[in-house]
Parts: sequence; C-alpha cells; structure tokens
Amino acid sequence: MTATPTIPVGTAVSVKVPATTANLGPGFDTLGLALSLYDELEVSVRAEPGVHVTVIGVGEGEVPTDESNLVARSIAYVFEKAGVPMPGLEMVARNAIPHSRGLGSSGAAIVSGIMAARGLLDGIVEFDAVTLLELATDLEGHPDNVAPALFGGLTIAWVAEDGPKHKKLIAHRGVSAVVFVPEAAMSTALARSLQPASVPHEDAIFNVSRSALLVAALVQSPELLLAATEDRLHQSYRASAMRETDDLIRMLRSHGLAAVVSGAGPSVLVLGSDPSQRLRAAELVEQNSASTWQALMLAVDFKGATVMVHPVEVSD
Ligand SMILES: Nc1ncnc2c1ncn2[C@@H]1O[C@H](COP(=O)(O)OP(=O)(O)OP(=O)(O)O)[C@@H](O)[C@H]1O
Ligand SMILES: N[C@@H](CCO)C(=O)O
Repeated sequence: MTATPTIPVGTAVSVKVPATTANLGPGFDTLGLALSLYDELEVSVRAEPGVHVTVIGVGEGEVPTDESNLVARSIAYVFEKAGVPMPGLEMVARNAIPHSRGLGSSGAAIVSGIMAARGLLDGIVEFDAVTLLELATDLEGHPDNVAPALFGGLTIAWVAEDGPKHKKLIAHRGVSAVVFVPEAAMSTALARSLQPASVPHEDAIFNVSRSALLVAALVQSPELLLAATEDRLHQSYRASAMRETDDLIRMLRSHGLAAVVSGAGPSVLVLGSDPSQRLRAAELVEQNSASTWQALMLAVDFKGATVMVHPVEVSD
C-alpha cells in the first residue's frame, strides 16, 4: 500500500502572474497578450486545516479571505485532480490587476492558484504546459486570458476535441500598449450574456480576415494594426452596456489609433506601432473625454507566470 503524500508544514511558494488583455479586437476568445502588471502571491503550509488569505491592494475588503477565494478554489481544484489532500494554507495576495475591467484578473487569480499548487506539489506531481492550460481553462471557461497569463507574450489559444491548446508568439518590438481603465467595473459574465448565439456569415468572414491580419501586424507589420483590429463579433453587441468605452474607441480610431475593448471591457486597449502613439492616445483621451480614465503604459510580458518553491529548512 502506498502512503498518501503529505506536504510538510512550513513549505512555502511565491507566485507572480501578469495581467492580460484578450480578444485584441477581432480575435474573440482566441488572441491574448500578457502585460507588465502583476499580482503576487505567497502561500505557506500551516498546521491548522482550512485557508486564510490576507489581501493587500486590489480586492482588499472585497474578495473572500477563506476557502471560497478564487485563488484558494483554484489551488483546491489542482489538489483534487492530483488526488492529494490539500493541507491548511496561509496566503498573502498582493494584487495590482484591477478587477472586472478587462485585464484578466480572474484568469490571473486562477493561474496564481494553479502555479501555487504546482509549487506545493513539486516532487509529488509533474505538470506539463498542456495540463496547466487544461486546468486553467476548466476554471476560467475560455483559454484566451489564461494562456498568456501562464506562458507570456502573444498567444493564440483554441479548443480542440481533446482540450485547449496554445501557440506562443513573440510580438514585434515596435508594438506598445496603453490601457485606459475606467472607474466603473463590468463583469465578464454580463458581457458574455450580451453575445448572440449566431452571427451573419459575412461578419464571420470579416473577423477571419482581420484576425489573420492581426497576427501578421503584431508579429511583423505593426503599421497594419488599425485595419487589423476591426471587429464584428463582440464589441458592437456589448456597446450598449459600456457606452463611454464605445465612444472612446470611436474617437481614438478616428485619429488613426488601433483602439479596441480590452477583454470583456470596459477598459480600452490601444496597440501602438511605436511608443509615441501611446502618448498621443493619452493626450487625446485627456482632451476629448469628460470621464476619468487611468492610463496604464504597459510593456508586453514575455515570461508569463512564475513560481518559486521555498522548501522547509531542516535543522540538525
Ligand atoms: N486576485 C483575486 N483574488 C480573488 N478573486 C479575484 C481575484 N481577481 C479576480 N477575482 C474575482 O474575479 C472577478 C473578476 O472577474 P471578471 O471575469 O468579471 O473580470 P476580469 O477577469 O477582471 O476581466 P476580463 O475577463 O474581461 O479580462 C472579481 O470580481 C473577483 O470576484
Ligand atoms: N474573450 C473573453 C475575454 C474576457 O474574459 C470575452 O470577451 O468574453
């Protein structure tokens, strides 16, 4: 009979996960980009059962601090799948990714939990990239945020018969990003409820052409970004729920800037073919919008999620 593996009290892991922006205009549920804004997590094994989370920064006083916390639920999911009992956990989450603004906070929380569990199960269970993406997609429901959060860079994600897959690409070094974050939140679940069950064939063709072009624009020809970021699959259906976002995108695009809804919104992403376009976008927003938008000038993160394991030190 084999003994059930246990993880020693005091074992600790540190995790860092980037924000992500999904869709990028036409690549609905498919394209994603990792950005240089991070949630950090420390998890240590404690003697008492259960979970306690200290949240610092975004979500402090708002998200649960017990087993129902999304990060804790994601850790528990991996332990359950691995068939290993989850030990008691003490966690500290330092969060910078805004919630429900279209910057992949739920995907980052899920990936944080999965990477923490991976670290805690080091030497007991091996996780390859395919398994990590499967676990994260099970929890998030679609792979376009969790793929870049896990692997960094620009990712194409798709769901095959045997599960989610991804291809990581390196974005052209001229590509820059600025995200305009509004004060008001909007949940992804609400945005998804506004999608129709089917779309006209010509709109599907429109998006196939633009998303193919977008991959070329992001990897090789950033000067094509404006044409390549047109969309007919999601933004117009959701516009009624985020009027100011729609207005800002129209204004920026009329000035030749590749503005799109970031993720499910309501933030606006502008992809620039050179860094000066970010400053131009920020000036235009300042001059033309009555609302308050926080401008985040971000680089592409090429690394994705990381985990460090701090084993228990055994004294003589
Ligand atoms: N670090 C976190 N810890 C705990 N819960 C979190 C964390 N980050 C996000 N969440 C949960 O996820 C919710 C936000 O998820 P939602 O899918 O609506 O938006 P998003 O992931 O920020 O945006 P998008 O999917 O459009 O990029 C929060 O309200 C909170 O319940
Ligand atoms: N593709 C997703 C991204 C947000 O999770 C959507 O637009 O609903």
